[in-house]
Amino acid sequence: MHEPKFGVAGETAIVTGASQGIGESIAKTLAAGGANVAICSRSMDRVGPVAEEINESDTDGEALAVECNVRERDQVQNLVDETVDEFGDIDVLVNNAGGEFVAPFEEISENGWQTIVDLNLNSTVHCTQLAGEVMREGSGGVIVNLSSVNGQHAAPGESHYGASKAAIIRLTETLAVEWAEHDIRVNCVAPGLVQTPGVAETLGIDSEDMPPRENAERRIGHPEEIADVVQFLVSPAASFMNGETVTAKGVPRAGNSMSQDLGLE
Ligand SMILES: CCCCC/C=C/C(=O)SCCNC(=O)CCNC(=O)[C@H](O)C(C)(C)COP(=O)(O)OP(=O)(O)OC[C@H]1O[C@@H](n2cnc3c(N)ncnc32)[C@H](O)[C@@H]1OP(=O)(O)O
Ligand SMILES: NC(=O)C1=CN([C@@H]2O[C@H](COP(=O)(O)OP(=O)(O)OC[C@H]3O[C@@H](n4cnc5c(N)ncnc54)[C@H](OP(=O)(O)O)[C@@H]3O)[C@@H](O)[C@H]2O)C=CC1
Repeated sequence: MHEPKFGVAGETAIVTGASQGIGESIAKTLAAGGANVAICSRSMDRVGPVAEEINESDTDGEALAVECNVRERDQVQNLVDETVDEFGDIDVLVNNAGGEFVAPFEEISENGWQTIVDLNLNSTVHCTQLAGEVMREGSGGVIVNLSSVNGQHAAPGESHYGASKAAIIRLTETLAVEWAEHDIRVNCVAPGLVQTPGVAETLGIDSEDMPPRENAERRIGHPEEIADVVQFLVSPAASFMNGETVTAKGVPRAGNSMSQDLGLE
């Protein structure tokens, strides 16, 4: 009889950007599955309570909070070092930290463009190179990157974000090939619109004002629905998946972008 292998018990995972939203949900899901999680954000005041909540719960996995701005390579090296010191190894990396502002291409300054590319793409490069070094020297591992449907389809006001998220998809595909010999799988998740504090801030609206999630035409996701996909990709159940981008957007129509979900297109 074939035993399903969806577990992550005993693994050590780094989850970036885990003080709220999708990253917080991924961290809690992996910890509930028995993984030890090293979680970071730019502020210990924000990420510390998430680690405390995990450690005070009855999950098997433990949490370590680290203050780390993933745009700064030396801070990422510290995150990697603290994770290895605490848990002994790194089996899983989830490159979740990311963000954007919405602006027409001609109104994005050089620094504005650089900020979004640094936050989404270059941070993924820092984390993947530095945690990947530990994985390559050890027994391999699994990496999951967060892209977006706006990295797959055009959306107005999202040129910088879309370009950085599209690049993450191609980086995923390339690394899956390059690092297969090191037993490192690299996959990607492309969410549609998910109800998080970051989206509420980006759009300048309260979470409650978003289109209702249960509306079949404009279904909006919950962070847990992305976390479950990540958990699957991390687990041995996805052992034959490498270099893939899994889209999780609720509504299976062509050309779906987040601004369509919001009725902005
Ligand atoms: C249709 C919409 C669908 C929604 C899609 C959602 C996708 C997501 O990823 S949602 C979850 C992510 N969370 C967030 O995006 C959080 C909200 N955003 C932010 O926290 C920030 O805007 C930031 C992280 C993206 C940048 O913050 P920071 O590093 O502090 O950068 P600065 O404020 O110093 O700005 C740097 C640079 O960028 C220019 N800029 C900032 N906002 C805008 C804007 N709205 N329009 C045009 N330009 C902007 C800013 O002016 C700076 O450039 P210079 O002035 O040239 O120095
Ligand atoms: N929500 C959505 O609709 C979608 C989201 N995504 C992607 O999913 C990921 C998570 O999004 P979401 O949960 O909505 O985002 P949120 O803005 O709600 O949360 C972002 C998290 O990242 C942290 N963070 C931001 N900048 C940095 C940084 N420089 N270094 C370390 N941590 C940082 C924040 O913590 P702190 O502020 O404490 O540093 C926070 O924990 C992002 O990559 C996003 O682009 C993709 C498609 C759709």
